[in-house]
Amino acid sequence: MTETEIDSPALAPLAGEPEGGARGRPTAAGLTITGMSVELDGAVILDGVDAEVPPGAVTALVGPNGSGKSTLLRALVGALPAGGSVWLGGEDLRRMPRRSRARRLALVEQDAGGEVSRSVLDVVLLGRTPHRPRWGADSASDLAVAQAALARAGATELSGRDFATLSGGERQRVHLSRALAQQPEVLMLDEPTNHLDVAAQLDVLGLTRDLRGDGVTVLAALHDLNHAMRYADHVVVLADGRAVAAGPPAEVLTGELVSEVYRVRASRVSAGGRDLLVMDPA
Ligand SMILES: Nc1ncnc2c1ncn2[C@@H]1O[C@H](COP(=O)(O)OP(=O)(O)OP(=O)(O)O)[C@@H](O)[C@H]1O
Repeated sequence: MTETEIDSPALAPLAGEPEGGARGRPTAAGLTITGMSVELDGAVILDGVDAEVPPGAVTALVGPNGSGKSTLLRALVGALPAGGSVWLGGEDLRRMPRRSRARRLALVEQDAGGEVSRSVLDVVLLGRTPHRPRWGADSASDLAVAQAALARAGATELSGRDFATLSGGERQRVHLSRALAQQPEVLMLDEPTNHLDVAAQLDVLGLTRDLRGDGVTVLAALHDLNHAMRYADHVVVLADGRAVAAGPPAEVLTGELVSEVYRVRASRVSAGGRDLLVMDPA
């Protein structure tokens, strides 16, 4: 994963952030997306997406391959030109200067590259870029935030390593650390469990839920619908570049909807005290 961008006037400090960095209990901000459209090389990729991303909650963005999940996330951070409007709390995101936007929204992209030889700590410190003066060096506070972010993502032991030598799962944690060091109000994750073993997947998904207590709004593109059922408070279903359903996962991710959207045979079963989706080829 890579990250991109959030000015967090009331963002809680990460665990371990120095006293001076504390900014009090945060008020979370949500996103209201209206009529978002993206055209790439003459092809309509997003076709008027309307979606709410509730504040201080985990929202799962689900949908088949090619439905537009990554495109939506990239458009939200301003990495792609898009039509429509996006409001972050009471502010028009599209009118926000890029640097301000980068202090408020962070994106960890799917399978981001990273062959460049650079220490892990330096990669994580990149997350501080929108917070420091344009030509300023990293301060002691930046360093403390980066180290706290590494700890939170379970990547402290990687801090002295060369990023280029890390495994896919290790890189994933470093990219997550970089996004956390950005101290965003909205953290967007594109397939955050890619490359991670089962325990690490549960760690990262658990972390997304913990972040709610810090006033962070999470929007995560997920392929595993059972992860969405278990970890998300809200789900937005994309199909063919449109949002076709949204709401609490247990209500939205019915066997019927999943069968139709993914073209599989899906049903819900109860196991171990929870509802699970079971899928077979159509
Ligand atoms: N530059 C481009 N020109 C034309 N089509 C593009 C371009 N970039 C992406 N697309 C298409 O846009 C569609 C949506 O892609 P996107 O990566 O947003 O889907 P996704 O839902 O994230 O898919 P996946 O689950 O496979 O990651 C795909 O059909 C893709 O091929």
